[in-house]
This record gives sequence, C-alpha cells and structure tokens, in this order.
Amino acid sequence: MSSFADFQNEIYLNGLGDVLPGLPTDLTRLERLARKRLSPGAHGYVAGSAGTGATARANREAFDRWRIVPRMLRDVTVRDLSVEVLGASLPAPVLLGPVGVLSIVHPDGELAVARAASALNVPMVLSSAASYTIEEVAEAGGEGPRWFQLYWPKDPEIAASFLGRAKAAGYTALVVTLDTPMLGWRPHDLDQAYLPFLRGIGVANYFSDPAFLKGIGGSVGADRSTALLHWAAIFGNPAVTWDDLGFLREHWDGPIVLKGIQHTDDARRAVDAGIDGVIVSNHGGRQVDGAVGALDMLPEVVAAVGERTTVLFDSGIRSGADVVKALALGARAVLVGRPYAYGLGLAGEAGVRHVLRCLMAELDLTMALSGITRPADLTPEFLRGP
Ligand SMILES: Cc1cc2nc3c(=O)[nH]c(=O)nc-3n(C[C@H](O)[C@H](O)[C@H](O)COP(=O)(O)O)c2cc1C
Ligand SMILES: CCCCCCC(=O)C(=O)O
Repeated sequence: MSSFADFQNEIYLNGLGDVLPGLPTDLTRLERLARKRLSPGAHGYVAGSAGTGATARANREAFDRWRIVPRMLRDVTVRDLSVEVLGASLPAPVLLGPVGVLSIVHPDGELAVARAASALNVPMVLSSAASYTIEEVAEAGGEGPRWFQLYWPKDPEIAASFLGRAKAAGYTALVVTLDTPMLGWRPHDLDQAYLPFLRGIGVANYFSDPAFLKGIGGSVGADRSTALLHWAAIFGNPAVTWDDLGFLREHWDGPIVLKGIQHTDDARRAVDAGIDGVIVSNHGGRQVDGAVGALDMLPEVVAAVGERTTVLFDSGIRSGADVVKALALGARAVLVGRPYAYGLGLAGEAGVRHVLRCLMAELDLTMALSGITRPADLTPEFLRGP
C-alpha cells in the first residue's frame, strides 16, 4: 500500500482533527477559507487572473468537460504512484510549481514551502521572483529535490548569474517561463493598487545578485527606489526568440523545461531545439484573457511531441481527479499552483504539507477506484470527453 493510502487510513481511523491542522480536505473549500483569512490584497493577488477572468474559468471548464470512466475487478490492492521525470524518481506525479512573492501570504514564504516539499520528497520549483534567495531556500529544503524557474531578464549577465547560483545550490532542473515577458493586465491588482514588487517583495534574488548590483553601482542602498526601478527595467525580456535558446544550454548543463507552451508548433520547436520538456500551461489564466483552457491543449501537444519529450501540465489542478485527467491525457506529471499558496497562507509549512497530502491521497484513491494501480496505466481510455 502506498504512503498516501496510509494517510487516508490515518484520516478514517483517527479523525481529521488528529492528523490535520484543521483545514478543509477539499482544495476548493480551502480556497474559500483563504479568501476569508488572508488579507484582501494578498488573497486578491494570488486568486486574481487576467482581464475578465475568462481564461481562469476556461481552465476549470476544460476539466469539467472530461469525465473519468472507472473500471472494475482489476485488483488494485497494491498501488505505486511513483514516476520518473527527467531522470528523477518522484513519489507521485506532482510537483510544486513556481509561485513567486509567497511572503505576501506567510512570512516564511518559500522557506516553509521548501521544508514541506522536502518532507514529502516532492520537487519544489523555486521562482526567480521568490521572497527568499536561491541559497536560503536551498538551505531550508536540505536534501529535498529542487528545480529553479527562470524569468529571462534583459541583462544576460544576470540570467547567467542566476543559473550559476542555482546550479551551485543544488537545483537539478531548469524551468524557463515563456509566457511572462511582462505582467498581464490584472484589473483586480490595479484597482487595489496591490503589486508585491512595488512593496519590495519578490526581488530577493535580484537584490542579492552581483550582476544585478553592478547595474546600480554596487549596492541597493537605503532608498530602494533606484534598485526597484532597475529591477522593473530588467525583469522581463520581450525580445527573446527561439534563436536565443542556445544561451540556456551554454549556461545550464541539466534538464531544461519550457513553461507556458500552448501551441503544437511551439512544442515542436522546443523539442527540435533540444529542450528536455515542456509544461502545457497558461500561467493559471493570469496572462492572456480569453485564452483557451490549458487542459484543452494538452492532448494536441501530447500527440505532437509526447513521444519525443516529457510533457508536464499546470493551470487548474484542484483535486486528485484533476491529476488523473491530466495524466490520462498524456501529462507525465502536474504542477500545483494556487492551492499550495493558500495552504501556506492558512497554516505555513503544515498547510503546504496538508495540500500535498490531500492531493496525493485523493489521487491514490481515485486511481484505485478507477481500476488503476500505476500512473503509466492511465490512458485516454479512462476518460469520456468532448
Ligand atoms: C501568486 C502567483 C505567483 C506566480 N508566480 C509565478 C512565477 O514566479 N513563475 C512562474 O513561472 N509562474 C508563476 N505563477 C504561475 C504558476 O506557476 C502556475 O502556472 C499557475 O499557478 C497554475 O494555475 P493554478 O494556480 O490555477 O493551478 C504564479 C501563480 C500565482 C498564483
Ligand atoms: C513583474 C512580474 C513578476 C511576476 C512574478 C509572479 C508571477 O508570475 C505572477 O503570476 O504573479
């Protein structure tokens, strides 16, 4: 029996109060609790999305259109949720996706996330825009698996420096986010005048970086406004194109994954360029309003490049059943976004552990009750859809 099944037994035998920090086990209810407990600004920033919110809604609607068709009498006594992703063995097909500025929801921010991830041996993808540095988060995570996410800055020296720091601190894979050369139009944050960066949150990696500091005369100084303006000037690089991918390979010798892929042609170009994996994602609907639901694009991308590369998925995962659907449509593993930020905001490290354990226990049960014992056995056959 897997440890997630043990977790489930623990719940049924001991009662929720004994094993959980009093949080809902349904991640959509957890989200509603976070709305009540977090500050309106922080909650709004995490929950928010681009424009009218149409893409974020499309992400969920896409999951609702696919339904699981459970199979019977298949001996599901012994299950194994583990998967191989880019040469590493994961206990389950789940990673913590890159979520920046996490100290807006909890003072321990990414440090608490790293501890929770490490405790469960789940890879954490650390954002360039984290509230703590690459090195601080690595130390908090100890031996736990960690990946680094790059927002490709205008200054190549800073990009190279980030990659060198990440390598030295034990991050094993690189995720390069392509969908955010600039922040999307997010009316809620604009109306609330709540942008973490203007408060100096999310810039820890930049303000601690020798290449960044060189651009502002060597140090941040008491008045951080010069440094923040410089940060705003270099943060995103809307000029990068497919021709620039070689830069990444020159500075990173481990696996490279491109995040934000939504079109089959882009997926093919990535693979042709020697990239090791793609993440089908629309940034949780935070960038382009009126875009297609991320899950709607997954089958096409898998059909185009699934045999040649590792396809991962995020945007809209809220339950174990959602993980089953994404895997059945060809994702090797999924990344969780907002739910763990809510767990962190509600209960710190324990809250992140809670979210992971609930998701994995529900995944284990949903697989078992659908007649599946290993993620690799999940195929589109188990779904009915559009
Ligand atoms: C508050 C917040 C901050 C985020 N920061 C980053 C980031 O720094 N880098 C990145 O690649 N994606 C970032 N994302 C996007 C997530 O990695 C992921 O694509 C998205 O949250 C998935 O959608 P979901 O939250 O609806 O599951 C962020 C998302 C949120 C909600
Ligand atoms: C100025 C852009 C910083 C973005 C960091 C957080 C993020 O990706 C988000 O979606 O919010």
